Amino acid sequence: MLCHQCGSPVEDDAQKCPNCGVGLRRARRKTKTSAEGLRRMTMELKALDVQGLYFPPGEVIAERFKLEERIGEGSFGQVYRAEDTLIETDVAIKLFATDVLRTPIDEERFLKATRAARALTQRNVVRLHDSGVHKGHPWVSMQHLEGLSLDKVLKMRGERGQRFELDELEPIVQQITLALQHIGRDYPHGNLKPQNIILMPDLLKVTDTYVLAALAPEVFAGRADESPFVAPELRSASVVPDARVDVYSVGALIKAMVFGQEHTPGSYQGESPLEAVDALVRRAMAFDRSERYASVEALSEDFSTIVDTGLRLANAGVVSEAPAAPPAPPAPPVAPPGAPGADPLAQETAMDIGEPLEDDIATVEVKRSSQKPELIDMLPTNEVDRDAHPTSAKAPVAPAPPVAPPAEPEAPLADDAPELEERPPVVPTQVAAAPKAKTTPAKRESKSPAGLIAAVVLVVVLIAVFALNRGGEDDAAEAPEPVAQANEVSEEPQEEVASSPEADAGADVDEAALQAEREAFGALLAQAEPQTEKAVSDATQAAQTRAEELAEEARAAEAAATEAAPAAVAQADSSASSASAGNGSSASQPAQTGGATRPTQQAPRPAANATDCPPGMLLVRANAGNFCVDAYEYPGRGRTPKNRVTWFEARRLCAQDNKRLCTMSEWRSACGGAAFPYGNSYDADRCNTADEDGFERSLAAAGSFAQCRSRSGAFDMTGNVFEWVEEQRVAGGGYDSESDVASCRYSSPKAPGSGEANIGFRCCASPE
Ligand SMILES: Nc1ncnc2c1ncn2[C@@H]1O[C@H](COP(=O)(O)OP(=O)(O)OP(=O)(O)O)[C@@H](O)[C@H]1O
Repeated sequence: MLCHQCGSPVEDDAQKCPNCGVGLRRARRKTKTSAEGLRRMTMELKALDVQGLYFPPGEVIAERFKLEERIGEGSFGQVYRAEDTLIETDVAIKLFATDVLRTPIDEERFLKATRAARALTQRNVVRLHDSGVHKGHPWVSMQHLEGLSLDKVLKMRGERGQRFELDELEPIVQQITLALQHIGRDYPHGNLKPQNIILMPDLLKVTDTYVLAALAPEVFAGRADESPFVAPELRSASVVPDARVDVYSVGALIKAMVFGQEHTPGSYQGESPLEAVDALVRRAMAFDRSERYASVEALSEDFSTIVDTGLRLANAGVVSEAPAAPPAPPAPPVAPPGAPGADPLAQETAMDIGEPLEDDIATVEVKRSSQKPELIDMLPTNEVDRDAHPTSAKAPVAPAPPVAPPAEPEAPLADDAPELEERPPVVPTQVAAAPKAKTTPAKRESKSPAGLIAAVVLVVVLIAVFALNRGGEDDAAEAPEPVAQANEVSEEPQEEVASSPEADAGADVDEAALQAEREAFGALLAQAEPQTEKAVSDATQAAQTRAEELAEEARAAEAAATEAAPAAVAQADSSASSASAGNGSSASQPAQTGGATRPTQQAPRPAANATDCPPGMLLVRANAGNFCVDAYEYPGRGRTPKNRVTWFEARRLCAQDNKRLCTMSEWRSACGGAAFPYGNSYDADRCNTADEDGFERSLAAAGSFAQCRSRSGAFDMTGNVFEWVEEQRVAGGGYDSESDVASCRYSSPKAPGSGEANIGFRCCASPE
């Protein structure tokens, strides 16, 4: 043998190298010992692992699924990774304990429920493939997810003393809601807990959707562990479960993510939004289910309102035992699952969703200056997700053609109108700095003492302004008759929509920070679990794509800035003076500083409180200033929206009517504070979007989908045509979009010269 130190030949039994003197025997013995120890430990671990297995690796189920290693184990059974030998792909197999099937009736129930669950195809629900019984063990096969369970993420964060931020929680709650909505058509989930929520960089999936339905109530009740996430009534076989079991679980999940597992709901004292979340959790987790939210949608909507506005809701979390609070009205009766009237939307009352306290409205200004959604990009609305699922989002993302000559307007209005001299293009407020810009400084500012004092002053001033403006008006939560004249609508009370100058001007700067968040989340996953490598690389890929988009956008903005510079400089004074006069419309106008452009976010303007809108426009009150928005897509009610319109042409046509394109922030405000104009629950039939089966509809006359109306009164904010906004983005989705795009939260950068069949616009204006 050779000396490991100097390579000299040595005798096998030599204790030292004759050349360099290194101790050979000791070194050899040590290596041997550690290798043996490792081998022994591995054997022991394997034996241990195999010990508790229902079946050893290699067992074939249904002549098709070859079991590999166990992924995990819960109160009902074990989950294995397996190979589907038929199609040579990985699947997950959940094998239940034998005693969950006591009689043939139990078996029939299991097979029937799992067969029904195979029809669940919503993207936030783990897809079930097959089911059966193998040697007494009921089983299901399902897609194998390369993700990380929420349980693991919670543990990982818990070890570091970290909690979820509200912003990153929102997409999680929303996607859980979407999943529950889908499965809840037949039965509630009932077993929703962190182990059954699998996170991937751009998507979340819920597992075990069928278990409650598949097992006899006594079996479920007997095995429903003491999990703090399972509603207490499910431990009794005599209680018929309804949607409120999931309300409880979602409340418990929010509690765990925001406050930690040990937190007692209702005991938090601190920042207003967290206090509101605590109250919401308390209501959701009320022992008596009649005191809970009636539906997960209602809870989710309340939660989004808190996150979006930073408000303490008037009645979130009001439960009857709270001595100081007025008694909570009984939750509306919940129809049994599957029964007519079980539609969760139907249960969404104003009381359920809670209404913002008027005197909290002004806090929006401060709250919204902080960075907006982070894991929001796990939502179906996000761009990463679109990249990952190109077929599901029919966004107008065709490569930008060269600037085409404007198409002939279809509307006589536009045809007849005299050509106006084109204004120098307003440079998008955000994009020049987007790739580097981070809004975190704004976040820090909002937490500084000076910021807080300023916020308090602002709150007081804005409360006063708001109270004056609102007078004795009623809340507009109930949608008025859709046929109401638009200019009459402008007299109606309008929803106060969260907004801030920072958010207005920096809406898309946020995109850059979102980007970083995506990557951060990807990195988080990578640290936690090697098996998520693929998922992380997908996320990184998507992030790179998005970064390229942003860079492209920045280049376009720079070019526009160069072009616009001379004229813009000439206009600088008037822009500045109109900004200081509190003109709400100037929120998006860039301030000129020696030829460089930047948003005016440094100088918050007093809220404009003018209220007179031109005919056909609706008044929207926002903290950044009131503004008017067209009630219908251009050219107006009952007309086919002008489509195939470029951004340049859309601006010109608005200018012809003494209007302007809406800013991104205004557009979002007009769309309302929820995910969709009508709330947080998607309804494929409410707006002119792709239908329930994903098939595209066609362009429809503006306003013909009478229920597609936002709280501000605007029709077709989602669906029909994507709408141009000032920032050279398109928003809201078209007749071919699904829930991920036909949303108030969706927007996409778009080359200003491109006009497509599903792109149109509406105008905004400043009230007099
Ligand atoms: N389709 C899947 N792909 C990947 N991992 C999965 C899949 N289904 C479940 N798992 C993981 O397997 C583990 C065990 O799941 P299981 O459903 O048995 O646990 P549980 O939900 O804690 O218990 P139970 O549902 O029996 O009460 C969990 O960590 C879960 O995240």
